[in-house]
Amino acid sequence: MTDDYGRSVSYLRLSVTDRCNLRCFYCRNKEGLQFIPHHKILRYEEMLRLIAAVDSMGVSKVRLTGGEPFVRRDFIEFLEQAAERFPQTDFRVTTNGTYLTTHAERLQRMGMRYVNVSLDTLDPQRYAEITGRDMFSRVWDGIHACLEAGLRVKLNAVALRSFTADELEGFIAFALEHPVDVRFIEFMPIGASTSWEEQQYWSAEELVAAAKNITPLEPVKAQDRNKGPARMYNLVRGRGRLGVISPLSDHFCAQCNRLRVTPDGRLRTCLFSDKEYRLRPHLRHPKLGIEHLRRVLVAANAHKPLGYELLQAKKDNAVCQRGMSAIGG
Ligand SMILES: Nc1nc2c(ncn2[C@@H]2O[C@H](COP(=O)(O)OP(=O)(O)OP(=O)(O)O)[C@@H](O)[C@H]2O)c(=O)[nH]1
Ligand SMILES: C[S@@+](CC[C@H](N)C(=O)[O-])C[C@H]1O[C@@H](n2cnc3c(N)ncnc32)[C@H](O)[C@@H]1O
Ligand code: SF4
Ligand code: SF4
Repeated sequence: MTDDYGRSVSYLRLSVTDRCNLRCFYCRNKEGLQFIPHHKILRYEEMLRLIAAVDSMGVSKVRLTGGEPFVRRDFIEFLEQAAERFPQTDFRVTTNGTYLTTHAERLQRMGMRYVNVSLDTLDPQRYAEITGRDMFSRVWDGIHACLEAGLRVKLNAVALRSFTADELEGFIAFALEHPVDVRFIEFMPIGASTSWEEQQYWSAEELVAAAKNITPLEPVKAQDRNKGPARMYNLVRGRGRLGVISPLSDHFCAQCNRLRVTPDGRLRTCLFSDKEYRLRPHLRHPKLGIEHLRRVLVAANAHKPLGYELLQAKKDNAVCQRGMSAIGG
């Protein structure tokens, strides 16, 4: 699957739910919570059909995300089924970490190697302020459960000017001691009533400069990035790594290798674009086969935009209307 700019797809981000047990202020739309009704959410068997369709189209990595994927009933069983049915596929999960103490070992047993956990602060009180829930220790225990089970952990923290600077030292200390990747993501203006504001945005460049004042960093060569958006640095004296994801200040659209499917079965060829392609009718239709679905995917992907152009042209505070928790990040 190659688009008009010559970019090919090797990675699918599939969001299994828009529901979540946290209320991170940078993610949820400010105006109330309106969830997608159940009958519009893709069923697990429809997701398996989708994975089967992309399996022979060059997609080797599938990330399950949300909302919070583990709040959807039977999610772990679905993952096990998917891993068994598509043994060549590299399945990953992006989670807020609140269910990992229960599931870490099962994830490891099914062959998953990496788990991405979102955590913006190491301070329990600040955690509660950001997420609206007093669940820091559950996440912390979950991260340790993953490490003990032998899973590789990547921590994702949204870089926020008002407090990320105070957090850097703690995160660096954690990455010095443990074999984890800590990645800071630039705050993106996503969702109709986003809380994005210029004053809260802290660029990757400023963040790396601040981190270099704490510990020496050695850039990881670009070819080791495995086509991912994160720019990584080895911690010279530590076990883990530090990284930045900079969709605003230093975009990676020219190398974009991914497609997204929302919980209601809409294909988004770019995180920033509200142009969506309805896959659910094709997945649900009893007579339309997998070849038909593949043709729909190929045709849609051909017109995949360059997200940074949309960002530059944005007229409102947000680049797109759909909220992050209903896209999957
Ligand atoms: N703008 C933009 N942001 C992205 C893209 N891919 C990931 N991100 C953001 O990066 C953050 C971390 O994403 P993850 O879910 O951990 O996935 P990933 O960065 O692909 O992770 P790896 O596959 O482990 O490298 C999320 O907030 C995403 O929204 C992308 O293609 N474009
Ligand atoms: C939408 S969440 C879904 C998965 C899961 N609930 C979690 O938090 O990891 C995926 C990622 O998007 C990030 N994210 C959400 N809103 C964001 C924003 N406005 N800017 C940058 N990253 C954001 C989160 O920090 C998280 O790492
Ligand atoms: S970032 Fe993840 S955990 Fe936080 S509200 Fe969004 S979906 Fe939920
Ligand atoms: S903004 Fe769009 S095109 Fe650019 S990297 Fe992200 S998803 Fe890909």
